[in-house]
Amino acid sequence: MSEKVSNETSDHSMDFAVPAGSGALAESHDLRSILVTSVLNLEKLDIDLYRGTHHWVPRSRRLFGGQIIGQALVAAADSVGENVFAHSLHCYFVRAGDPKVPVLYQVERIRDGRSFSVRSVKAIQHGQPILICQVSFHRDQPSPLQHQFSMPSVPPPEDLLTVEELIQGYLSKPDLAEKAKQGLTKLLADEVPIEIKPVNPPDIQYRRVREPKNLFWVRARGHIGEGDMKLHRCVAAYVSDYSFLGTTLLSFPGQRANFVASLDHAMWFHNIFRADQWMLYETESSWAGGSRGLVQGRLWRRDGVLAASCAQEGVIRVSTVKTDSKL
Ligand SMILES: CCCCCC/C=C\CCCCCCCC(=O)SCCNC(=O)CCNC(=O)[C@H](O)C(C)(C)COP(=O)(O)OP(=O)(O)OC[C@H]1O[C@@H](n2cnc3c(N)ncnc32)[C@H](O)[C@@H]1OP(=O)(O)O
Repeated sequence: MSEKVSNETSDHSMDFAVPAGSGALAESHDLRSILVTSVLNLEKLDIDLYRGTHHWVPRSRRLFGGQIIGQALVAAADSVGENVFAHSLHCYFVRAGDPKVPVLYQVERIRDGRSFSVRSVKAIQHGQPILICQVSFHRDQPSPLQHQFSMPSVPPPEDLLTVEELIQGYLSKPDLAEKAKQGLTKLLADEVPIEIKPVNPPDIQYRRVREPKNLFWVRARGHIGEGDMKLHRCVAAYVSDYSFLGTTLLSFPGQRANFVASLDHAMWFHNIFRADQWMLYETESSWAGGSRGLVQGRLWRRDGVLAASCAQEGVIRVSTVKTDSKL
């Protein structure tokens, strides 16, 4: 891959930054992103058969959807040529992933054409599918037909606080309720291999109703580099499922979700990008109802190029809580 992504003001001192509370990540001082050294580094068992292990598991104790999609994409991408890139994927999460056992990825080569190749991937645990995923790959083809929306104008990531810094700020508030303190402390201890800088940090104390729209800078922790540009799409697949469905809940600060799970996930990749450099994730929920919510997202390179679009529907079951609660 000869095309290079414009270099951002590279602050890879951030690679050394100790993520607050994240034990293993902090201790390793590893410059390379754990996403590429571990999570997306699948073991090849046979032709078109792979095994993936887990890194961070959400508090729900079901496997993180982004991890399963990212791994499925790694498996699918291994069966196409070097200069053939995924342009879209469509997945259904059909069963909860079990964090106690690895996941097998079985790739089926559906079709290889001159321009497009299609793969179907089944992620399997205990002999049953947990995810079914179709991925389409496209050989790069120039076109005079081009357009895209404009990236929203937001402060640069250097001017914003990380989620960890925001949480430290919330925790220093003397009137924070004990339950909130416990929840935030747990969140701080999570070893999520993603760095996030929200543009409009949530007001956790007064929980104002917001439009179901969110903007945050996001990137993989650690360095990935330009050796394998296909890998950045797999990392983006991982990243895109984190803090996505939550957009639906922004308009309902009085509701606490007691069951949230992504049902499906779709992505379209438009341009080359590096997922270890800051990207703006613009998310919005166009609809919620019937215990489900729909979200759409756009991942922008910081130079304003639209890198990818995403969509997801999830199941959201809520129980009403008082709006003046301090979490
Ligand atoms: C700005 C930056 C801020 C950063 C801060 C962010 C902080 C945290 C971010 C965390 C991010 C986490 C990301 C989470 C997203 C995910 O990864 S979700 C994981 C991926 N998706 C899945 O695992 C879903 C897999 N699919 C399924 O599990 C099933 O398909 C399904 C459960 C969706 C299907 O459900 P169903 O057909 O109903 O199956 P059942 O087996 O029958 O039921 C399952 C349980 O649901 C209960 N249930 C069913 N129907 C109802 C109902 N109508 N009402 C209430 N409850 C119902 C059912 O009883 C089962 O419950 P139990 O398991 O028995 O308890």
